[in-house]
Amino acid sequence: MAAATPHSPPPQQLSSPFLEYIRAPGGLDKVVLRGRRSCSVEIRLFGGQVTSWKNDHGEELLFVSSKAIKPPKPFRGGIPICFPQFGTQGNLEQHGFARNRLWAIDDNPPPLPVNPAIKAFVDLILKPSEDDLKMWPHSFEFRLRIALGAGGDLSLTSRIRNTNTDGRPFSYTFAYHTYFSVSDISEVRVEGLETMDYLDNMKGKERFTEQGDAIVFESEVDKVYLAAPSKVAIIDHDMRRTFVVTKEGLPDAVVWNPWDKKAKAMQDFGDSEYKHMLCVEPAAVEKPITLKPGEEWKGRLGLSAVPSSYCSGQLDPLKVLHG
Ligand SMILES: O=P(O)(O)OC[C@H]1O[C@@H](O)[C@H](O)[C@@H](O)[C@@H]1O
Repeated sequence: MAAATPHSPPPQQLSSPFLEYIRAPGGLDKVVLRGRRSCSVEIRLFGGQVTSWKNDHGEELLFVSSKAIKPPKPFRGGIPICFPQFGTQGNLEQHGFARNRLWAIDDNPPPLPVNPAIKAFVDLILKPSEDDLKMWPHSFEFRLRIALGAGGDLSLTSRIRNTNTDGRPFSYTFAYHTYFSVSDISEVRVEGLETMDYLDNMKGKERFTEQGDAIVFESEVDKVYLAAPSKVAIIDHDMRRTFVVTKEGLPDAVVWNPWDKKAKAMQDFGDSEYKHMLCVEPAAVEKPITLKPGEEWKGRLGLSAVPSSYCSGQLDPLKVLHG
């Protein structure tokens, strides 16, 4: 596929103190959202992909591989959008084509009921090309709003509408493939998925039930937790930081760390980078989403990073998870 072409000049909505449009060659145009102090989010038009989320100290909260490569290959890190297919569940390329396409700024999105206090946001849109329609013969409009909240929280809201004129419904699977930056994977715990059923991608997608306490990491993990709770906590002990992941419209949650062997086999991933990342991906995998013509689905990802020196009991993940 030809490398993405430079984007057309940004529409009016981009001239705001909270938002900067940065042009770059090779389809690497990006939008930067700026919040309080050093909070920021960077979004690449290629892939509609968040590639950076910084807190008010300017610390990077998402993992991006030092070996991430340029379009038209997917960018290893940030929050790739997996659509219309998660993984290899279908006849499209792994994780579908949305992450490998040039998205556009949507300068006239349908109204979205959001917190009016949020000023730093951008609306993107993806529609299928002629080539896409040959691979996946369905017309759709995929609108994505990325917003940086006043407290530095990050939210992604996807709205996917079936615009088929031939009366045909379509079904898809989906994930926000979120790469969290962690200090040391062996010091990380995930709360909220204990006792849940999961499909183990390392055991032929066989179904198992998770043990009764927090998930810890000592080897490669590639699991799709089914009907997972709407809130999951990722506790980074060394960093004294807890990521709180909330999801709406997305029943499942994928947890992935490639560990050493697979890390070495990935060209766009450093051999030891598995120690400093964890993917927790709100998703719809087990049960594909089906839309009739005219129907729209909404799926939301909410991310916040809270200080948590857990040992001092300052933040009890269960309180975070269950309010
Ligand atoms: O290398 P990709 O296509 O970005 O996929 C990375 C991983 O993505 C995860 O979501 C899948 O569960 C893994 O099976 C896969 O290896």
